[in-house]
Amino acid sequence: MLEPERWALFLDIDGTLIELAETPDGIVVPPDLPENLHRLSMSLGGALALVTGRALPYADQLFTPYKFPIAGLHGSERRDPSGAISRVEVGAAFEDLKAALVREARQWPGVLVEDKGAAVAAHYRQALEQREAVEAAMPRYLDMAGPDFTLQHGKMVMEIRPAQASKGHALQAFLDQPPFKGRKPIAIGDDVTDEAMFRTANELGGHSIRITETPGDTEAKSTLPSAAALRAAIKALASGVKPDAA
Ligand SMILES: O=P(O)(O)OC[C@H]1O[C@H](O[C@H]2O[C@H](CO)[C@@H](O)[C@H](O)[C@H]2O)[C@H](O)[C@@H](O)[C@@H]1O
Ligand SMILES: [Mg+2]
Repeated sequence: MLEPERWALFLDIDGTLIELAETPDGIVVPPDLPENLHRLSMSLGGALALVTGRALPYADQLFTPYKFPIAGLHGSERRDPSGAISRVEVGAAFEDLKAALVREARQWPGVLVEDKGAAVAAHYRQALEQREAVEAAMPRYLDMAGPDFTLQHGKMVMEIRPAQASKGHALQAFLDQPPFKGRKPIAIGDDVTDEAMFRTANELGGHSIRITETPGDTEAKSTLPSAAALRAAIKALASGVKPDAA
């Protein structure tokens, strides 16, 4: 990367670093990815963060033995470069809501409910015929959750998550602290939730890249066709070789 001391890198996980799978637990982390990310992070002086919809513990174990600065649950929780963790707390009522959603989902064969702590997702990737049922039910659960929560659309998933955070806010929070401070952001993602960090990166004079084969409705400044293409670029940058895709 040219002038690595000028840039900070913000990377989404699912669909960006790692190919999507049929189920949330079905993803496969390419064995060289953690090491390549670590090396790239070193070349950026540590200014590399993961910004994901996953919960922090789940995301962390994907990249063992390395731990990167990270924002989880679409920005609702964050571990900063010093290791300090901040997160939105949810009360007992949200636990009741999640239990009620799990019970109702028994009527939707093939739908997976993912309990992420302060967020809950209903995945219909394996039961497309249940999409309408999920889309009809989730606004009801949002009403139960109250105004501190919002609905997050994703790839064959709807989830309820804390409203006050976003991936854009997470990116800004990282940029307020060293080693991110004073650098221009590059945000890379693949989904609706990533548009918030694309906007923030663009507003700050940085760059944004959406992983998609069908460029269109995105605020990202450029695109890459696949997670594999991004990993190839990361590998080349990590080994000090200028990649074709950059
Ligand atoms: O922000 P991300 O890191 O991209 O996380 C977004 C969501 O990713 C996961 O769901 C998606 O990926 C699954 C595995 O490939 C796939 O089965 C599912 O259909 C996708 O929606 C994850 O399960 C969610 O919690 C994340 O919010
Ligand atoms: Mg993604």
